Amino acid sequence: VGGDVTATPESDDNEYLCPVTIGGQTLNLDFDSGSSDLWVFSTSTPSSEQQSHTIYNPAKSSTFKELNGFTWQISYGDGSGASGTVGTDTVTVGGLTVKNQAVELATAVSSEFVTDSANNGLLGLAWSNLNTVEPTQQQTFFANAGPQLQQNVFTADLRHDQPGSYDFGFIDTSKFQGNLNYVPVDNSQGFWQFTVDGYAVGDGATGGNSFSAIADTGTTLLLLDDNIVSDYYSQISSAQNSNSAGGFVFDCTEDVPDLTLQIGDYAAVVPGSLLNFSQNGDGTCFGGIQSDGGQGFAILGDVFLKAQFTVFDQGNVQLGFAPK
Ligand SMILES: CCNC(=O)c1c(-c2ccccc2)csc1NC(=O)CNCCc1c[nH]c2ccccc12
Repeated sequence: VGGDVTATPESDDNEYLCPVTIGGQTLNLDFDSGSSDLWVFSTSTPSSEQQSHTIYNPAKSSTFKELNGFTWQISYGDGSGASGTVGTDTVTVGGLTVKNQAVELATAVSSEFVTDSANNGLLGLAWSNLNTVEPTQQQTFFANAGPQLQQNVFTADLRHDQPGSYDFGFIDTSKFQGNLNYVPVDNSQGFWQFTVDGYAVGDGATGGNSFSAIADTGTTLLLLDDNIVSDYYSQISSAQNSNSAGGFVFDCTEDVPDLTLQIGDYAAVVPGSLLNFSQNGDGTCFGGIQSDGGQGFAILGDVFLKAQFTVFDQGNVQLGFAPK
């Protein structure tokens, strides 16, 4: 048994939304390998915050069960967050069904989510030890689906300005070139965390120290250590770190170098075209590489994942990468 679902980019590839059916109601959710809560806009969300969102109505689902007294509260590094109550329902993604899946109903959501009308919630795909439900932590959709999957994996094929896909339970070899390169994952912090062994800017030599990184479909950009960020932008003459723009910008006319991350034997190339992320409207462009804010690990978000086919292997606790 498996599932294949289309991942559609919002403007500027800011996020990727996938249709999810919960108790017979279909909402577009952001699949997020950087968190572990499945939460949705619902009839419990204040009407002032529901705005033009598609909301889930548990009263209309014959399979919804309230988890009485259970609550959740999540906050993300960009200052956004949400909180609420919990129930279970039947959740279907691309033909793959999980019964009694914890579904977290938002009773409060931050403004970033209220104004993002295309996003009706998140489906967490990190490890379940990151789930925020109290008093009893809940399993993710992928953890619950694991036992019924042919292969205990899901794959991400995100694309620039065009639909991509997530597959659950199988690896579609037509979606990548060559062989998959696997690296071990340390899931002790709940992330798909692994070691990057070095980096190269443009066609320069690979250098630098090894560093820890997470594969994070829920983060838009490629967030790296400040030293690497400075090294990268030193190669773009007009680059500057702009407070008003919220990060490094450069003239849109510039030739933007590739970034290569050495992951074991695999040289993961992120083409310069993806590193010129968006236009600021004043002739400057916003970089796809930005600071990780001293997190202690790099966050390889959608900018990185668009350039690779990625296998999230829950069974063997490893990640696989291949060029597309
Ligand atoms: C910027 C979003 N990413 C993070 O905050 C983040 C951090 C993190 C922590 C502190 C400072 C900077 C980043 C570590 S792991 C990690 N990854 C996640 O938290 C993944 N989930 C992001 C969900 C999310 C946050 N704001 C949104 C706006 C639209 C769609 C999705 C989102």
